[in-house]
Amino acid sequence: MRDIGKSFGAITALRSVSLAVHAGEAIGVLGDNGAGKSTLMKILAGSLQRDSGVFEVDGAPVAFQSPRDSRAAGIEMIYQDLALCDELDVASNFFLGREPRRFGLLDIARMHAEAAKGLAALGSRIPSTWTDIKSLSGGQRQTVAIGRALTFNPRVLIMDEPTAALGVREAAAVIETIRRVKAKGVAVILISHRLQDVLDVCDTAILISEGRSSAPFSVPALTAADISRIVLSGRVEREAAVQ
Ligand SMILES: Nc1ncnc2c1ncn2[C@@H]1O[C@H](COP(=O)(O)OP(=O)(O)OP(=O)(O)O)[C@@H](O)[C@H]1O
Repeated sequence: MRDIGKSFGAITALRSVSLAVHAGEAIGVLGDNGAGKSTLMKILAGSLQRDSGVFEVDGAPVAFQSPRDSRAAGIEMIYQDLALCDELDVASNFFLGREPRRFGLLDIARMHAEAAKGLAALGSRIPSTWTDIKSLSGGQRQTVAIGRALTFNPRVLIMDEPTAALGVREAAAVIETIRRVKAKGVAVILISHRLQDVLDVCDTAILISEGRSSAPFSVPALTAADISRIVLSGRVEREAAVQ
């Protein structure tokens, strides 16, 4: 995404934001409340249209008119509310509206087998795919949302504040899950207020401030103090913008 701009009437949410993400890497998107992070991600996920800027997948320009277009290009977004059905079990949530069928009937056995396989690949400790979502912890729900997103075989997975509502231990488990997603070759975009998340799992990060993005910075090359200084300063240097 290059020089993306977006206004809502008189409010300019994004002036010029650039972001590049590569297979198997995670990029952190940092910024204050109202900085424009969600707007940027909704544009990427096809639920909002940009006003200006260039958007490319594998070097080819694309324009997403809807979330369906974005999904077809291999981009999945997990929203903060996770969009899971509390009253349904884990396996049903994996396939909401796309349940496998056999002879016209729901293939329950296959649903559970595939959900169990998906969870195991994420190192999940959810004991059974028959468990209702409502009895899972926040971290376990997040794992189900990630597992469900992976059933679409995305190339890019956007996660909006995945650890916001979690305690330290659960947040660490979700970060471990994100590592596994990266190891599958999926590119991860992580919106997070928690600097620790970015330090733990991101390869690069950008700061969005007043509708502009910073140049991407390498996370392993910086200390936590360096990064918090960048975030606190809210200063966005444009000189070394994303290639
Ligand atoms: N649909 C909308 N209509 C009008 N203004 C909007 C709309 N969506 C976002 N905005 C405005 O655009 C700006 C950026 O909002 P956005 O939600 O993208 O920020 P954010 O960085 O995700 O914030 P937070 O961390 O609080 O979620 C804000 O000023 C917000 O009020």
